[in-house]
Amino acid sequence: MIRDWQSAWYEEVDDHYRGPNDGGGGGEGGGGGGSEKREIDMITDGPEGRASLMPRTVGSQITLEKTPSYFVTQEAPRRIFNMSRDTKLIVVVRNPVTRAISDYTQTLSKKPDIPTFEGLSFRNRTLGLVDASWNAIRIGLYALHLESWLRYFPLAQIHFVSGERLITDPAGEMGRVQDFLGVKRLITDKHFYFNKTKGFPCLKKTESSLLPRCLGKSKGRTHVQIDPEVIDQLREFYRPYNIKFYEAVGQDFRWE
Ligand SMILES: Nc1ncnc2c1ncn2[C@@H]1O[C@H](COP(=O)(O)OS(=O)(=O)O)[C@@H](OP(=O)(O)O)[C@H]1O
Repeated sequence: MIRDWQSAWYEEVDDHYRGPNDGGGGGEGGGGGGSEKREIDMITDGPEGRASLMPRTVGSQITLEKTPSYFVTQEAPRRIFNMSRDTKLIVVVRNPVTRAISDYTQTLSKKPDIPTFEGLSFRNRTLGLVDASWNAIRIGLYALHLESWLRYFPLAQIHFVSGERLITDPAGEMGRVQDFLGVKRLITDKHFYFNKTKGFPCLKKTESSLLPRCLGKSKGRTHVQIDPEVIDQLREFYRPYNIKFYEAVGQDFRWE
C-alpha cells in the first residue's frame, strides 16, 4: 500500500454519487500524519465511534471515508468490522520499492536532516539484512497487512486498485472501482486527459467546475535517486511477499 491517495478522482466519485454539497465521506482526509492520527483515534468501538461522525446517507447514497494508514493499523479491521461488517474496502497498492522511495522523498521534503534512504533501509547492508521495522519498508509488506483484514472481511469485500494503472489507465481502474461499489459507470475515458508536464492524468472538469483538475503539487514529485544496487536488494526482499500477496488476492500486479 499506499500512502494518501486523496485524489481529485476520489472526490469526483464522491461528487457524482453524493452530490457536491452533501459533504464527502472522506472529507479532507489529508496525508499528513497528524490528520490520519486523528481519524484513527476516532474509530472507536461502539455507537459513539466513527459511524456517528459520518454524514447521514439515504438510499442510493454511498459514504466514502479515506485514511491510507488504516491498512497497516492493527486495530483498524476489528474496529471497522464492529462499526459495519458490510463496509466495502478499497486499497490502492503500488510497487512497494517505489512506494518506499516515494514515502522517503516526502519525509525528506519535510525533514531534510534524516539519514539516507540506503542507511535506513538496512540493519546490515553488507549482509543484505533489510530493516523491515522501518515504516517506509514495513508498509509495503502488503501480504502481512492483508492477513489482519482477512480475519474480519471476506476477500470479495476488498478491492485492490493498482497505483501504476491508476496513472496509465485511470478510466479502467475507476471502472473496476465503480463495479465493485455496484454503482453505474459514470466516470469513463471521457473524463480524463493525460497531462504530459505533470506526468499524470487529470480530470477534464469536475462536477463543481468546468476547469480541468490535476493532482496537487505534492503528487508526482521527483523521487530521490537511490543506489541501483539497493533497489535490487529491496526488490529481492519484497519478491516473496509480493508473490504471496498476488496469490492471496488472485491478481498479478507485475512489480517484478
Ligand atoms: N490518483 C493517483 N494516481 C496515481 N498516483 C497517485 C494518485 N494520487 C496520489 N498518487 C501518488 O501517491 C503517492 C502518495 O501520494 P500523497 O502525497 O497523496 O500521499 S500522502 O499524502 O503522503 O499520503 C505519490 O507518489 P509519488 O508522486 O510517486 O511520490 C502520489 O503521486
